[in-house]
Amino acid sequence: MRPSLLRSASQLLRRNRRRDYSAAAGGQPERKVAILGAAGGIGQPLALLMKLNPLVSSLSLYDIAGTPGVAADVSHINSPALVKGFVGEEQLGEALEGSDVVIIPAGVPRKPGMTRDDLFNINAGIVKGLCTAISKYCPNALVNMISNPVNSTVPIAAEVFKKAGTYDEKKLFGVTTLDVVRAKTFYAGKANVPVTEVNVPVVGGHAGITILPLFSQATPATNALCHEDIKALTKRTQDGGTEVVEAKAGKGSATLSMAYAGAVFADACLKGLNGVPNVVECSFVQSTVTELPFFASKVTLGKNGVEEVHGLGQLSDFEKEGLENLKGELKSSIEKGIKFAHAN
Ligand SMILES: NC(=O)C1=CN([C@@H]2O[C@H](COP(=O)(O)OP(=O)(O)OC[C@H]3O[C@@H](n4cnc5c(N)ncnc54)[C@H](O)[C@@H]3O)[C@@H](O)[C@H]2O)C=CC1
Ligand SMILES: O=C([O-])CC(=O)C(=O)O
Repeated sequence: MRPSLLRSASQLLRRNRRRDYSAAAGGQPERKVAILGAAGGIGQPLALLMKLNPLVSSLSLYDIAGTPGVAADVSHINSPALVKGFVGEEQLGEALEGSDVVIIPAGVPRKPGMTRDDLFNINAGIVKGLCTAISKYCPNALVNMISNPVNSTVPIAAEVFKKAGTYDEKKLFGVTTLDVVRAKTFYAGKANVPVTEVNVPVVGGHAGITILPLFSQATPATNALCHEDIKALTKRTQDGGTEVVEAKAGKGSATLSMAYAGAVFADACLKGLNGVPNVVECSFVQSTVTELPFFASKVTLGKNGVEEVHGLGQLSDFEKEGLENLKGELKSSIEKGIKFAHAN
């Protein structure tokens, strides 16, 4: 081949490669996502799902052990996100630096007979340490808190960030998406409507009776369900986590459905950051919807995180009663988190 032809062929090849790359990235801004606890039951499938997300350009997988293997494995998938594994506290800073979204599924899961609050003693300290690092290395990131008890770990994170002077209430989220995922699935099954079309807001918190699904606002609406059906659906949604803990019989709690839910919520955060309009998900955030300082309700996600915290809308009498009943427990879980952060 003539040298000039060779030159133009290689130029064309380079141009095409560039075009392929920007097409693969969808012309979106570069986004770095970090997963803390990435080698765990939730962390691994969540890493897989985030690697498949075209909005992610860099995926940082951090854990106290096991991440080199997970990262090597996930990195072979031919999607655009560049994957790196980080292990041990000395690599935490590098794992976090430049992150747009940090997802935290680090900590111990429940065994049968335990409540989420029984995890507090171990997980509170883990979350506090990780949030201290976030405030240092990526203070502007959106934080998606999965570690339980969410009703306390989110207030702990807020206090850590306040102490560091980096708190922005628009950027801290308790991930309650799994409650919504369950409510949708159970409602669709009972009302016999297509599950992919179902929407159900779930408000309150993320433990037992603090989980309040609003089936009166479920769409598509149905008159096929009686009050007893709604009561049973509510209870099943509230006990969804325990249902999985018992079925796993000592081998942990929900991991696959949680990874799915975590990926849905992180994707919504990324879309909001990228300026996609009308991105709405339920989340446990700083709130004035009730007298409690944190509360889960529908939230619009935007370029700076929370754009709007939505009110509760019209509630049925059953839901109004559920709302009053949950406030005591939610209040004390929030206070427990705040107290821990101040004392430690
Ligand atoms: N928000 C929600 O809806 C849900 C929350 N969860 C919670 O998520 C958490 C994780 O659950 P699984 O993944 O099943 O547990 P797991 O035990 O399988 O994984 C947890 C991972 O965290 C890591 N880890 C521990 N300390 C760490 C630290 N200081 N820094 C980084 N990583 C650390 C462990 O090495 C482990 O790989 C639990 O607290 C569980 O209760 C679980 C399901 C749903
Ligand atoms: O139930 C648990 O311990 C884990 C969890 O939060 C859930 O599955 O909703």
